[in-house]
Amino acid sequence: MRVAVLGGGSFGTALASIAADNGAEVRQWLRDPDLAAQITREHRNGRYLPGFTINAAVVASTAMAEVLEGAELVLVAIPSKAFREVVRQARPFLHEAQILVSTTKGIQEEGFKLMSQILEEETGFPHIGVISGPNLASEIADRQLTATVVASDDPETRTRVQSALGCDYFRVYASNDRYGVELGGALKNIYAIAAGMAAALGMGENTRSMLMTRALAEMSRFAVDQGANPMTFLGLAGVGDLIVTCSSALSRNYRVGQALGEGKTLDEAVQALGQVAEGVNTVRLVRDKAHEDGVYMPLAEGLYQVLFKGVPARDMARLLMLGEQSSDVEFVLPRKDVQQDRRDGGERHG
Ligand SMILES: NC(=O)C1=CN([C@@H]2O[C@H](COP(=O)(O)OP(=O)(O)OC[C@H]3O[C@@H](n4cnc5c(N)ncnc54)[C@H](O)[C@@H]3O)[C@@H](O)[C@H]2O)C=CC1
Ligand SMILES: O=C(CO)COP(=O)(O)O
Repeated sequence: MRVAVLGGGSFGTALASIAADNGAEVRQWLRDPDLAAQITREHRNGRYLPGFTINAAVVASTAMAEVLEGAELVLVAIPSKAFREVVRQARPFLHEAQILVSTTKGIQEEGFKLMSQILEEETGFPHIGVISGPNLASEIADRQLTATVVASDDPETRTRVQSALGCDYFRVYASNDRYGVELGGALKNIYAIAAGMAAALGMGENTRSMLMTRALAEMSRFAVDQGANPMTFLGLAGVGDLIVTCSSALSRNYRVGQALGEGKTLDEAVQALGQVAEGVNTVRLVRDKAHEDGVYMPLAEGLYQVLFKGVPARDMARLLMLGEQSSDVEFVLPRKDVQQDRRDGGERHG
């Protein structure tokens, strides 16, 4: 199979290398000619994936037409801010038989659009999907055992991606909840920032567990309100990705949180990172959308106040702990006798 990867960052490079390990003929598009030459000739990406060897069969180029020529699968690994612009650049060289897959975990501000919706809008083509899951790029480049989810309404997209990328260190699960899988990947970035911040403030393991568990409840609540399948959030693209990004300083979002917890400003934290941390923008968009749609999201609201309104993180944590208890319901299940009554077709009560 011929695979094209758009994007020369850490994830694009890791995906290109997997596809090549799997026997595909891989071309990678990026803007920087020096980096393209380094990938093709030295089999490394010193800017975004330093220290890792990329499969020698990956050919990188700045020429979009060359990269897309004959590609059966196109993986788009471009940060959300530039995603539409790059898809527009690629559009003249795309055709409807191709499988087009977004790997980007972010949201477009205008219209609260996810990246696969942009692929759909810009091309109108039928084979569109997303990849999302606990997929730290450097661990994939190190060929650590990893799993992901390919999600699409289109069965051909799911099976072609599984065969292009599935190998002895990368397992690809299929889902038809494209919206839920894609939204899960974007939402968990918010909580990774909060987890990095909590760690830098010296908060303990109980705190991290509370944060992650309540984050899962909050992101599922929001996603279900937007039309996602709640079961998706119990899978790799939901709780799986939440666990890895809230636990690892390999996550850029987590590192932004750490820097904020250490007292840096948001600008300083983002500058120091030098790569994309989608969660910074996502927290603002999700917080506004939750307000608009009346979804209760205390953690996203709290993080928004810290990032954009100058509320100190420790004060916000206290405020969250002292919030009105009656709104904090974990599960209130119907009593057994009531459930039995319902099964028997009896009168509803309780
Ligand atoms: N790095 C990771 O571990 C993972 C990243 N992702 C997602 O992958 C997406 C892509 O990110 P990474 O590769 O990680 O980012 P990165 O920060 O490592 O690299 C971004 C790449 O996009 C390029 N780029 C930025 N603006 C561009 C433009 N206007 N035109 C062309 N190229 C442009 C940069 O030059 C760079 O090559 C992100 O949305 C992220 O959420 C998903 C899973 C894992
Ligand atoms: O999505 C990721 C891992 O699954 C990568 O997270 P960061 O973008 O925070 O590095």
